[in-house]
Amino acid sequence: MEHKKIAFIGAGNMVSAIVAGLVADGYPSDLITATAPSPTRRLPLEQKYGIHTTSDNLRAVDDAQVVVLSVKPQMMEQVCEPFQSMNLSGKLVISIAAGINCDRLMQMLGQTVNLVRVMPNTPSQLGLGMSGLYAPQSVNQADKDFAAKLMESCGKVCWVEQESGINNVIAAAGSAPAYFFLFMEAMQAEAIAQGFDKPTARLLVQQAALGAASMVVENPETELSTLRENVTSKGGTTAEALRTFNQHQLSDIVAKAMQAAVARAEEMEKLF
Ligand SMILES: NC(=O)C1=CN([C@@H]2O[C@H](COP(=O)(O)OP(=O)(O)OC[C@H]3O[C@@H](n4cnc5c(N)ncnc54)[C@H](OP(=O)(O)O)[C@@H]3O)[C@@H](O)[C@H]2O)C=CC1
Ligand SMILES: O=C(O)[C@@H]1CCC=N1
Repeated sequence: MEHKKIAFIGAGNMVSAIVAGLVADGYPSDLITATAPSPTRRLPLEQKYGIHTTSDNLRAVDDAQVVVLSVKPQMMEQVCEPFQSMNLSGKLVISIAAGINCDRLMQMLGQTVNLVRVMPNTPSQLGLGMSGLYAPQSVNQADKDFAAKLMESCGKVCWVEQESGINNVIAAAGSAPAYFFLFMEAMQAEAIAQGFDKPTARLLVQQAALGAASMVVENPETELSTLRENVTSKGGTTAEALRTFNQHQLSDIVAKAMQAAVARAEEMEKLF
């Protein structure tokens, strides 16, 4: 992979995760700059990963070959406004923002740019990320390849044919770590209620979750339903737990939550 100079505009949770994954995968930290107004966000990135940081967005963008727009959607317009006076035509622009589509981003930038949308998630920090990518027809293959290789440095990637697919990636992967954290929080709380101390409750839950996810990854030819059935001894404890989940329509709850994520992304596209 050709290593290019990258400027992350915004140095928050998602950028910290991506930078951690990139540097761990050997991306030269000297080629990475992240910007943020406050030193409290910037300094840990310098200290932990050896990257450059600055509060000067214009300078960072000017110096970079690749610009990753990484601020919150509600900040994007005001952050992009100063870039309208720059010529971004020779750069690759990546946006990781939810709820802001390519047309709107180019309007905010005041120019047509080589733009790839990337929808990552925070396990990128460990090289276990899942990113969905979308690029308009006009983007050349070299830029698409670089964007994919960049995100493959911190996890797996998939392309979506239609830009609307990015919203479905958000529902299935971008926001998904929080779904699993919520489920594990509930399990941990009940394990504590059943008598375990918090560290033991957390160990039980996290190891069971890690084990289950790893079994899914290690058995790609096996249906998820089969993996579930292999745990469910006839008339046993698991069957009773699953019966309770189904009695309370767990699958419907999951579907409604994922649909709500898509609906919010679509709503944001009208807001920002
Ligand atoms: N968190 C996640 O799991 C995911 C997030 N995303 C997307 O990533 C983007 C960032 O989200 P997230 O990391 O969670 O948000 P955070 O709030 O953690 O980070 C936002 C960053 O933007 C910085 N910022 C604010 N104003 C400016 C400015 N004028 N110039 C430069 N930087 C600025 C903030 O700095 P300061 O704190 O100093 O104000 C902060 O470092 C969003 O668009 C989100 O949709 C996409 C997928 C997953
Ligand atoms: O919650 C959000 O809007 C961002 C995008 C996907 C995950 N976090």
